[in-house]
Amino acid sequence: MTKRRIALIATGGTIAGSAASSSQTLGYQAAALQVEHLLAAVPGLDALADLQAEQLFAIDSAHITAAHWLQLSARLNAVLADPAIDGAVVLHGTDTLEETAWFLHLTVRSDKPLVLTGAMRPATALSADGPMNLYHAVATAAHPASAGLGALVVFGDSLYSARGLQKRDSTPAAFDADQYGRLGLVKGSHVHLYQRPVRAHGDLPLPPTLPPVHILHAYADLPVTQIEAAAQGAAGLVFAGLGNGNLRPDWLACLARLHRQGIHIVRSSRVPNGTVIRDGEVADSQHGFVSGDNLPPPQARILLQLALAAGEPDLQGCFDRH
Ligand SMILES: NC(=O)C[C@H](N)C(=O)O
Repeated sequence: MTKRRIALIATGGTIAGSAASSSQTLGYQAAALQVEHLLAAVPGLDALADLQAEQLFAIDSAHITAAHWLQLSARLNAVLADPAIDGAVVLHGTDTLEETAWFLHLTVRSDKPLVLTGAMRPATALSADGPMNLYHAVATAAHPASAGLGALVVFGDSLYSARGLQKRDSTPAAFDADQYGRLGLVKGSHVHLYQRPVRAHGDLPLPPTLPPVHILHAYADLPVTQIEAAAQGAAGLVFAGLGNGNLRPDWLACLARLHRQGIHIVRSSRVPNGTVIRDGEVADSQHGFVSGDNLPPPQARILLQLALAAGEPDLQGCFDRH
């Protein structure tokens, strides 16, 4: 088989981090190294694929904004439309990787493989995890089985869908999708896929900007004034309720009032595993709420932003589909 051509887009993060000493895994400078430097640390990459590398951003992923998502997605749509390119890899900081991956999952219109990865140890550290994660990401992007799955995340030998992914640990085993699990494993150049995502992806339009949507996390004794403050100036609010997205009666009354004022309410949960069932604990249809299903609140926020920007008439249908 001819070698595949993979576009590699670097955005910064710890994978491009640099520290004064090789034992330093904290207090390093993220996004310090350019993509050529990262590629030079991975012998054998050129045997996996022909790479077309570019440095799009050089930032710690704490600084990622909607403008970066829009630019990155537009770039990937253009690159993957090129018949000479067979797939793409994005190098990204881990702190907001699950949000960028989900944004790309929803907005990149291509069946070619798209894989994100990063690292927990800077490139200068002993046993840096970036080089192997990068090798695995390129192997996955070059593998025909990775096509048509939406955005994938490869991290610590595991292969995940962007949907439902969360950073769960501050060690190199940083990511987990909990009960929804891994799609597969990657070991060296061997990619083993065991499951395929069933929800829609790559079908939401890229708007010029995203509407403001905020998240509020419930806690015992949360005063309604905090809910009102979180909704100030927002087009939508994701409320990460208790348990199954449960709402204290005064929270429910406040959210229903905000909905009547034109603010879209997604009922989500602060519980990491489980699904917020529509019209289960709360009469969502009566109050005009949208159930966030099992999406982590930051991913529910992005879906609401894209759905609102697209003028989606059936928000619940959009959540049920994705
Ligand atoms: N491990 C990492 O990449 C963390 C870093 N602060 C980032 O998200 O850019």
